[in-house]
Amino acid sequence: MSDPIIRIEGLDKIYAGKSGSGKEDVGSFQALRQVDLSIERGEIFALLGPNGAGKTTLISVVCGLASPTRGTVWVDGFDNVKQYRDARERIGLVPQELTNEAFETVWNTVSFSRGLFGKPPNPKHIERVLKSLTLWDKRHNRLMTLSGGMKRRVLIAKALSHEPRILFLDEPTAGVDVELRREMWEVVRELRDQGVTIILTTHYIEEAEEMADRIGVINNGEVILVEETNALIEKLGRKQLTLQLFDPLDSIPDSLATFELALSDTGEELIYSYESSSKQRDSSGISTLLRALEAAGIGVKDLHTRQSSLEDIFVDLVKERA
Ligand SMILES: Nc1ncnc2c1ncn2[C@@H]1O[C@H](COP(=O)(O)OP(=O)(O)OP(=O)(O)O)[C@@H](O)[C@H]1O
Repeated sequence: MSDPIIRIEGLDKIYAGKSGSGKEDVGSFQALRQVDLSIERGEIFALLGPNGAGKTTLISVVCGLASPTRGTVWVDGFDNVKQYRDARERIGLVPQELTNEAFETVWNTVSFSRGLFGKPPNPKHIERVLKSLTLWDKRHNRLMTLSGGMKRRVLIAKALSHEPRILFLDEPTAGVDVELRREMWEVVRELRDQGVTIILTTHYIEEAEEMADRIGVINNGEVILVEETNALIEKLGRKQLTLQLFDPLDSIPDSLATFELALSDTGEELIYSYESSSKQRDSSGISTLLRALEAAGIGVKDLHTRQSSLEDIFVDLVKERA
């Protein structure tokens, strides 16, 4: 963790308050606030945040599509404003929207993208990219004849056409079905295995949890947390023990007041929340609780535990900051 491929320091982005016509002042809007972030070589980094959090803005600034108001971004050592071309050439961007040229063939559209970066043609590279994305058999097809999944893969192929070291995927699986989502995850993992650093944005927590080595949470333009995925789940995760009772309770007896308990609406279930971090994996809390229940004459029919997911963690974090 010492040689980041992307370094972002003190980044602010304020959109000027002009209406579409540019005449009317509609008030400026700060979309990024003092963002400091480093992306390590070869990792998959997920930027997780609700709608409007600033994910696309952050990507746009790093990719040089939007200018920073303050702060600096280095891409593989190059300042992305002062050394724009060197920085940009290292980046591939898969945008959120499917904007493909319907009548163009797969081969032409991907080759053309490479040309946009001023790179000389390299049919071998294009062949490699298309094969790795299982698009080779479709290379002579017009884009309009492809399935949704294939069209998404064409976007990735275009982004990889100029041999970037870093790939940004903006909401790669927004609105796609579960099967396609899994297929996209597989493609992304393979790219990482080939040495490409991946930064993806998502508001699907499952996606971040499944894919990312590290997760950054962004809310209201602020990066509020950056953590290794496993550590995040471990550190902030809580477990819940649900106890199904023989006889429903009206309220939680005073003798159980020391435990963090909640009663279900029907009174048939007691829900006990406790820390699940490794330091506190001592489950004595549970046996003490069970003894206390017995002493209070409360019979337990069944029980099960549940690890709180990143979803709960995320909701809590965003709530805390609201
Ligand atoms: N060109 C613009 N001019 C003014 N405000 C903008 C502009 N682009 C984005 N914003 C505002 O900046 C904030 C962040 O938008 P952004 O698109 O970065 O969010 P996001 O996290 O990518 O959201 P989503 O998950 O919905 O794509 C939003 O409040 C948005 O309205």
